[in-house]
Amino acid sequence: MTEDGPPLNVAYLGPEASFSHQAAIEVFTPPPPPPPSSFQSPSCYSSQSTTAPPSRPVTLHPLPSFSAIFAAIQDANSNHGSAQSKEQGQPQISYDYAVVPIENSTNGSVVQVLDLLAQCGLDSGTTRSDSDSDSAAAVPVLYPDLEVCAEYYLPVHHCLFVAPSRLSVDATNDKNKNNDSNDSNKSNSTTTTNKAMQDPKTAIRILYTHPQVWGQCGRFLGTHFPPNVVERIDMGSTSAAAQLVAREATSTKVNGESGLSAAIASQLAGQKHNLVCLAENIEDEPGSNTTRFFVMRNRQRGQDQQSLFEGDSHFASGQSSHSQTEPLEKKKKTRYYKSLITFTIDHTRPGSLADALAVFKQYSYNLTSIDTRPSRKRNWQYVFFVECEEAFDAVGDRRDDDKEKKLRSMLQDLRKFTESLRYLGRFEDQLRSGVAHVQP
Ligand SMILES: O=C(O)C(=O)C[C@]1(C(=O)O)C=C[C@@H](O)C=C1
Repeated sequence: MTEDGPPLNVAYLGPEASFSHQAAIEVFTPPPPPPPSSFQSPSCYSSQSTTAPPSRPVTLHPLPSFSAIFAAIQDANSNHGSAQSKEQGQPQISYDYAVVPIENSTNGSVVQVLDLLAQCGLDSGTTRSDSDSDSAAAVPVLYPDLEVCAEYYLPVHHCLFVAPSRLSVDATNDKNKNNDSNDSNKSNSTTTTNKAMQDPKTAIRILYTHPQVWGQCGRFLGTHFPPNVVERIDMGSTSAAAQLVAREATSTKVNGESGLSAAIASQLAGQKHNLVCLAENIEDEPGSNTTRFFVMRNRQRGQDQQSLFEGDSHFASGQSSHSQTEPLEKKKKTRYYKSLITFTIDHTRPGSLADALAVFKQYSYNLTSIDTRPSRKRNWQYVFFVECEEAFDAVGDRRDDDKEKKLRSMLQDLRKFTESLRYLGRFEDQLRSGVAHVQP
């Protein structure tokens, strides 16, 4: 604890050095002061804690899965930590925020996170106590208190890594094989060994990474690692893949055969596990591959969190803390906001989706994205995720309570055309406000 209050606890998909970790660091860590003369950049991975924004220190916590993260934030309001951590006798952490990936510019939605978002929030117009009487079409509410409070754009670059010791082990194995083999095999094996030593990529037989990444690196993988030769194994995160490859360094065989296993992960994950980088920037769109993250929190949680319409001091309303924008300049800038809403509709009634979307138009809310996932309640029924921009008021500072009234009345009208409706949060539009790394 400091005199500024207890540390903020922030959850992300671990282990350390995942892209989610990088996003969490950038959202919750203030930019370093400008270098006086000889500047040394601080190591992100020296400890779990990061330097805090002036008001509160921040502790970042790696969790094993997206569902563990959602459960941890939902549990935050109990003030006693998660039921699971209690059972396992682990320290009981009360989480303030979580940082989760939602979509990638190349590969699209992170569907596991969308499916969890479909289980967040209360039906608009219902109270917590009657949330059990959820509409037949709605996805069950597992995380009623979760909301989205910020977004963040992180440029994502992937590297191909192997363990350094594996390189020498495989070279030695191949050499031994050559010595043992008869003359006709010998020339063949020698060619393979030479090739593997010249280009170790050719010796790779297993690739590990997070499932999102296969689609982000499709071209590189298609060229070098045909699926009939190289097995692709999904991992919980890219950093878990790097960790596994580093651990496998002690084994001499991959699936009983001599061959390398490799991970696709971030430069930082490779550094953390002392891996050898065989190729960098292997994503299909190296100049623009970007993942958008949501910052989530528990809307019931204490007085330390402010109302939806006041922004959030802990991360300056989601402003990229690494933006080089001058603070004074930033103050003068117009801030744009988006809302995230999920709903289901009566699929049997012609025009029901068009009617629902017309409400956004009527209130001048511009739709910026629409996504769908199976409702898991009835086959071929979908839950819609709609993000919309608040109408920009040219007069300038329209009061927050006016904006809130307008939003409430829009939601009321939308209810008439939907079977279930949940409001999942309001947050600053990083692209329109001009604070994201990547411009539209
Ligand atoms: O595996 C990681 O490093 C993550 O943080 C997850 C994740 C994702 O799910 O999209 C985050 C960013 C990249 O797009 C790849 C993977």
